[in-house]
Amino acid sequence: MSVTDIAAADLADSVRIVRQTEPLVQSLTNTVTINDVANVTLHWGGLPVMADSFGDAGEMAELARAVLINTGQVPDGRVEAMHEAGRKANERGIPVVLDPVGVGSTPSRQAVAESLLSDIDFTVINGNYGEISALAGVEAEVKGVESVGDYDAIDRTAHSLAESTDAIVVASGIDDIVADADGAVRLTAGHEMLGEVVGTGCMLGGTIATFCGAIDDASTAAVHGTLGFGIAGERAADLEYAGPGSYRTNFRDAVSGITSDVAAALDLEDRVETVH
Ligand SMILES: Nc1ncnc2c1ncn2[C@@H]1O[C@H](COP(=O)(O)OP(=O)(O)O)[C@@H](O)[C@H]1O
Ligand SMILES: Cc1ncsc1CCOP(=O)(O)O
Ligand SMILES: [Mg+2]
Repeated sequence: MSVTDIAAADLADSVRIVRQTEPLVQSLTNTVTINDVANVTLHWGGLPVMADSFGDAGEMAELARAVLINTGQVPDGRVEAMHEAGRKANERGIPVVLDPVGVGSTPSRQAVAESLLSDIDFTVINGNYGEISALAGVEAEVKGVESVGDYDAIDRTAHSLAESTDAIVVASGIDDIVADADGAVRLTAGHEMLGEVVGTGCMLGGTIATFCGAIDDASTAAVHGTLGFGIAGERAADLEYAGPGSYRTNFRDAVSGITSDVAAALDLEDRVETVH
């Protein structure tokens, strides 16, 4: 993995670049968490647009700085629009992020993801351990959109998917693995309440797409976006909350509260470990 260490000043630089660039981030995503994805994009400093109909999706991809494709729901028209936007993004050389939500659960969803992978060069693929394992072709259990089962070799699995797709792979769970063709790192950040709220994986995809839309080096964008997301999860838990509902609101506030100055003052010791 090209990024093996993170200084607070580096994370602060990334946060500042995202907030100054205000990248237009186009998401083709599910209707369950679409509002969360739009808001988290905005709270990091991006400009969200959820253009997901055929025609409009390709035209928007002419303007966007990054495109996010999330397979949480795969109605016919939206899947065609995903191909259209992804191809346009490739043509323009802008980053495309895939969140293979629910892959490993049904054959139809697996087929959608495989057809997207064969048509589009993805810059980053982010999914939970089960989805990443299913996409990599190793044993996986995904119940709906939930990763179940044990994934002891997730670092190697993420690395092999990174090698076969030439994408950066983010496998999310209690710890997050970020892998590229050279190897993998484990990021230790986050809070158990993130697992109690629907849509945190989708919001992680929105975060990574936003960082990719502003930061030239995709490995840096994926690592810093994923670490920043986990730290926002921790800071959300430092605020008062009564349960998952108010934690979700806190999380949004925590994301918007991570300014470049706040990031520069973080202690990032022991957050990153090379694992493969
Ligand atoms: N128990 C947990 N402890 C710390 N972070 C968590 C926990 N559960 C989820 N997260 C974080 O929430 C985000 C979404 O991960 P995950 O729950 O695996 O995705 P999904 O919602 O797609 O299943 C990631 O940043 C992950 O690190
Ligand atoms: C519940 C659900 N059903 C289809 S998409 C979706 C949201 C999944 O969100 P996440 O992957 O972030 O848990
Ligand atoms: Mg998910």
